[in-house]
Amino acid sequence: MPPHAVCEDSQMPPGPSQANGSSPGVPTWPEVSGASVTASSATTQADRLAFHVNAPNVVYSNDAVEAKYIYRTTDVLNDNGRLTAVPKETRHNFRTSTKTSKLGVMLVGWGGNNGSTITAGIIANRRGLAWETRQGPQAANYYGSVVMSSTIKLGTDARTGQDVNIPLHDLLPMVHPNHLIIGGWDISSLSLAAAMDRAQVLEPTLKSLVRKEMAQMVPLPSIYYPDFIAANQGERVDNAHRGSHACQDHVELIRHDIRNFKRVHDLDKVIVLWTANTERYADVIPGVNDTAENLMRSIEEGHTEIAPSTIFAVASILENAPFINGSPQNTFVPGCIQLAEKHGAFIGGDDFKSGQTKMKSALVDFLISAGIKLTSIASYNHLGNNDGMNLSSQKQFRSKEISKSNVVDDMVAANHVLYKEGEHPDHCVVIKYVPAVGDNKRALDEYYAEIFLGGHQTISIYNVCEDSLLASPLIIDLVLITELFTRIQWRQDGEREWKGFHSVLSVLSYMLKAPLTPPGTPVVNALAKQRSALVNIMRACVGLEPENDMTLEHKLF
Ligand SMILES: NC(=O)c1ccc[n+]([C@@H]2O[C@H](COP(=O)([O-])OP(=O)(O)OC[C@H]3O[C@@H](n4cnc5c(N)ncnc54)[C@H](O)[C@@H]3O)[C@@H](O)[C@H]2O)c1
Ligand SMILES: O=P([O-])([O-])O[C@@H]1[C@@H](O)[C@H](O)[C@@H](O)[C@H](O)[C@@H]1O
Repeated sequence: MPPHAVCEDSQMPPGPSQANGSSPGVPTWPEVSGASVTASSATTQADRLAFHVNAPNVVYSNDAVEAKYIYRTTDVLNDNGRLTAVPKETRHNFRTSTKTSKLGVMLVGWGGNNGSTITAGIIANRRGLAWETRQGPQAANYYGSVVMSSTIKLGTDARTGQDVNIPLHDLLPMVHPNHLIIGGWDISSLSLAAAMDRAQVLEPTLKSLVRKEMAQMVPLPSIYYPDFIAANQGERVDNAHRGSHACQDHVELIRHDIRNFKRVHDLDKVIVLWTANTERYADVIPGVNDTAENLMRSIEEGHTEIAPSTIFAVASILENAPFINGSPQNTFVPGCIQLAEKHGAFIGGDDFKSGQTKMKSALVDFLISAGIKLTSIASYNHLGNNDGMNLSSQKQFRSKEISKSNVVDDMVAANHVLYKEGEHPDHCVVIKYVPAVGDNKRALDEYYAEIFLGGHQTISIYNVCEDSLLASPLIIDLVLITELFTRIQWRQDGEREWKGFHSVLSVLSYMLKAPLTPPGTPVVNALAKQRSALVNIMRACVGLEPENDMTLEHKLF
């Protein structure tokens, strides 16, 4: 495909300003006592730690915790089918800064259902709001966030032997979502208050309590390439930079926005997260987007096959702002991944895992690991929000179909007792746009399996998912975990240089349908394994062994 002319719009916007003097998309968050004070400036090391590890392999300094960790794995030698298992030890050192960042989050698609919902949710929590509902008063909470509302087993009480469980958020110092500064972009110019109304997700009583603050928040103009999202989205576009092809100016505009947001709010870090519409897949074309160099040249030349999400990812990488993709499209073409690796910038994705697929990744793991041969999965859903309208277009649906379909692959491939090489269950994914149900997506699933002696088991699920109320807490988890991993360094015994985790943060997989992993590494979709990996890596950072649930202390006595 020939490159096209450089985009027409070469004007860097003047310093955007609004009547109240604030910059659009840069909210003037009212100072809430303590809310804008970061943990690092107001607390000591001891305040920042929920517990202390008393062990020779763990050392605390005034702003970090260092742990020596023996990573125990098992090598398997295969000699013509004769397997030999060889225990292996790798001695790692982890160093985690305990000073959390003053963190900004810039959402692409801020004016959408998820963006407006998470913004209202953080305001409601930060102000400790409660609002009237038909069932009575409802207080703000962070339910559905694995970081804020789940617990992990720290150990067992030395005296009683009972489990001691703590909030996952306390395993290592993490940013509190109440302290997040949120901004972002949208191709629709609606304020967050109007966007909240358009979304039709939140109770009117809650909306009335946050409306004033939300009305001050206006998304920055964004980048709109019509070919990448459904044509039915065109009617909401009134807030886009000119130019309908990728071009260097668009990258520079986004980079400017990120720097400006960071400066205006005096932030330590900014994380950019895509919660805009699902785009069609971009063709991966040798010479265009297959390497970092080719991608950057294609952007300079205004190539039409570079998606807006990839423009945002490139701009974020160049600003060393982690970029997370909450949608299913292949934002991270090979050249984009290579660019992130080259700059040591973090990326993560793809596609929030919120309802039907989250259930699937747990249920399929249970069935197959129980030795039950799943032979078909029929996943149907209908929804009536704007996401559903965008997905009613075949090219955008195809992106979602891919991310919703691959979630069983690792579990099937791991069981060659049930499945021969290349054998897998029938799996169909259907999504229909039904405006009447709005954001309250209906997910209907049938799981059909072979059991003992030719029997069958049929599991039918009817799952009403309030889509945005399920997905929005995942934005918090993705952002808080990413910020934590920007503070973790590692090195093996004997090495001098401290390094960060690989640019592709596969540790985010628990929140994502189609986990992006470092090139050449396996994808794990089993939900329990994903959570276990995250928790045990965090345990290793404070020198604790993985939680293995053996509880031998209750079996050998
Ligand atoms: N349960 C869920 O809600 C869920 C789960 C998994 C994935 N997702 C994905 O998250 C994304 C957002 O979902 P939603 O329900 O908030 O959708 P939405 O349609 O309500 O919001 C998307 C927003 O993005 C904006 N937008 C589109 N293109 C843009 C661009 N180039 N730059 C800036 N803004 C742009 C739109 O104007 C809209 O305001 C979708 O891709 C969806 O597939 C949602
Ligand atoms: O996460 P999940 O519930 O399996 O998948 C959802 C789909 O069922 C839904 O149709 C789509 O609109 C959401 O974006 C989300 O992807």
